[in-house]
Amino acid sequence: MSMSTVNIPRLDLDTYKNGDAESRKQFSDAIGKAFNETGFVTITNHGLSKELIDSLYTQVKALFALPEDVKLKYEKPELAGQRGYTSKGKETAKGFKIPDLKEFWQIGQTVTDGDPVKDFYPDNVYVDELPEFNTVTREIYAKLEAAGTMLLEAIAVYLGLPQNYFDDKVHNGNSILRTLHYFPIEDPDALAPDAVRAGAHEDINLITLLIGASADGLEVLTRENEWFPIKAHGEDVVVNVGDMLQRLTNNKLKSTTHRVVNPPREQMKFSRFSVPFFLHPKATMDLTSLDSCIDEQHPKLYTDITAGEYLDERLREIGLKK
Ligand SMILES: O=C(O)CCC(=O)C(=O)O
Ligand SMILES: [Fe+2]
Repeated sequence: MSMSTVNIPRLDLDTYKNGDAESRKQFSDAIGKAFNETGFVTITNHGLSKELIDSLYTQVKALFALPEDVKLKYEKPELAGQRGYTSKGKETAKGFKIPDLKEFWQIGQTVTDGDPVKDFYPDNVYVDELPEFNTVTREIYAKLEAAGTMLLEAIAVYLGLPQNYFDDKVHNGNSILRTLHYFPIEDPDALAPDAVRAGAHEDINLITLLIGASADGLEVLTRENEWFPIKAHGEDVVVNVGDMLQRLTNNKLKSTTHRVVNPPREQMKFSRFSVPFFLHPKATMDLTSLDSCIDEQHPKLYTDITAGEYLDERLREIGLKK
């Protein structure tokens, strides 16, 4: 076996939030270096208490335990799965033929009436049967949005940009909170040989903050082309770079390929839950690569595109948008 090591630092967000200039600088350097090398960090003191995360999971489990016909009333193909329920077999990782072994529910941005972006965001879908699901996911959304915005400030500093570079671009952005259920496999023999919980993919957005990576299964592809398991401590949140940030930085920050593998056969009958928050900017953000990330050694790799155009292209590729 080769020595494929992946350095995934554990960073304390409180040292950035409440630290002095020196600690903030160290935090920026550490997250920037990790995003340049492997695209992943784990974060403690992210602002979500254990009680909040526990009540999130209680609600997520209750949601997916609802009868199939109840869940299906909340499926909105016309919204490309961007709000409400997406049933089994709908999302296929780019380049794969067999859909992922999962079902999910997505919650989007809420802005006040009269806000200029209000018309661009479909209303959220509320679960009539579980009022608390709606309130807890809304709270989680707001807290992860705040943590993510702070992380982007630290990244802006690493990139030599003004600390507030991303602030107006992500304010009222098109972020998505996805609650995921990798359902039990009752008959592993009936499974297509290449059917997996989540096929190898890169995330579309700027950064992803993931709750629930304390359960086995998440793996990242190393530079040596080997799969390496990621396991977060307890309530830590895993944060990774998505394709929009990779594009903006002309590959200086890496949107690393990852996947969720199936458990060993004897554990196939158990569910796995996770909750990623895909932090998106507003559709108008220009993803043209930064001049500071282009030079002779790093020629410009991408065409210029806005976040909105890019998202549409990607949703078509994964089968959610027709
Ligand atoms: O469930 C996980 O641990 C990861 C999910 C994921 O990568 C995704 O939904 O993009
Ligand atoms: Fe992902």
